[in-house]
Amino acid sequence: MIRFENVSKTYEGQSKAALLNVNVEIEKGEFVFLVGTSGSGKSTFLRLTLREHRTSKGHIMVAGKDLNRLPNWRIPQMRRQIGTVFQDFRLLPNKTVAENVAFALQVIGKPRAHIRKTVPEVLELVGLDGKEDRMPDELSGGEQQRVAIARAFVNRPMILIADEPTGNLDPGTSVGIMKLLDRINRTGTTVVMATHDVSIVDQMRKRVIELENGHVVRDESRGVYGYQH
Ligand SMILES: Nc1ncnc2c1ncn2[C@@H]1O[C@H](COP(=O)(O)OP(=O)(O)OP(=O)(O)O)[C@@H](O)[C@H]1O
Repeated sequence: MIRFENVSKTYEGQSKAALLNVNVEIEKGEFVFLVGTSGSGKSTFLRLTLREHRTSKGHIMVAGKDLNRLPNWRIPQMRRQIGTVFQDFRLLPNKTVAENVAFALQVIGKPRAHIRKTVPEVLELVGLDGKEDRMPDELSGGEQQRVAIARAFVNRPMILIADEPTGNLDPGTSVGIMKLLDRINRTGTTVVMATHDVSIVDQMRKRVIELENGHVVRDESRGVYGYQH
């Protein structure tokens, strides 16, 4: 589903590579944690997968497409297959919960009848039924993240990318968010999540890829956050 072939990325004006000779293959339906200290290259890995940046060297294949060869006009279509969730939720503050989720479908031209049917279904899936008419600032952080996940998932993307989705949440709330991401993964969506959350990674026992100075230094199928001693 996602393949990095000898990928290096050096940002403009930088002498040090943010990623160096990265080779990673992520299969359809996998759940992968991306870990590593601050600056190790996790966000760069995710941004390259979304083609927010181009590689300096090497190739990235997403769903069989070589991102280097993708013309700019096809990028929006490619990104529709990838849902994104961030630490800071990024909801539209002047829209209700239901409108935030519906908006993701409106912008890609889905018919009104489809939107009316799908939005309540996905809000129920994320545990927000009954809260569809609230504004984002009337929700807890965990609830706001559920809205963001509903919005990312409402189009049933093949891949869900999550950059520190529990970074602003307390441990109990984080567990709930992880259960939700796990449930989404079980529907067949490939999930790639960058995180510093030790206890979440240790509890979930999923594949762990560790980056250090832009290199992959560990790739374990049922890993923990740190090295096992
Ligand atoms: N837009 C940019 N321009 C120049 N350098 C950048 C840019 N984005 C990231 N970098 C550099 O690339 C390296 C990797 O950064 P990246 O954001 O990928 O790390 P990270 O592992 O996601 O860190 P964090 O855990 O703090 O989010 C760092 O040295 C960073 O300073």
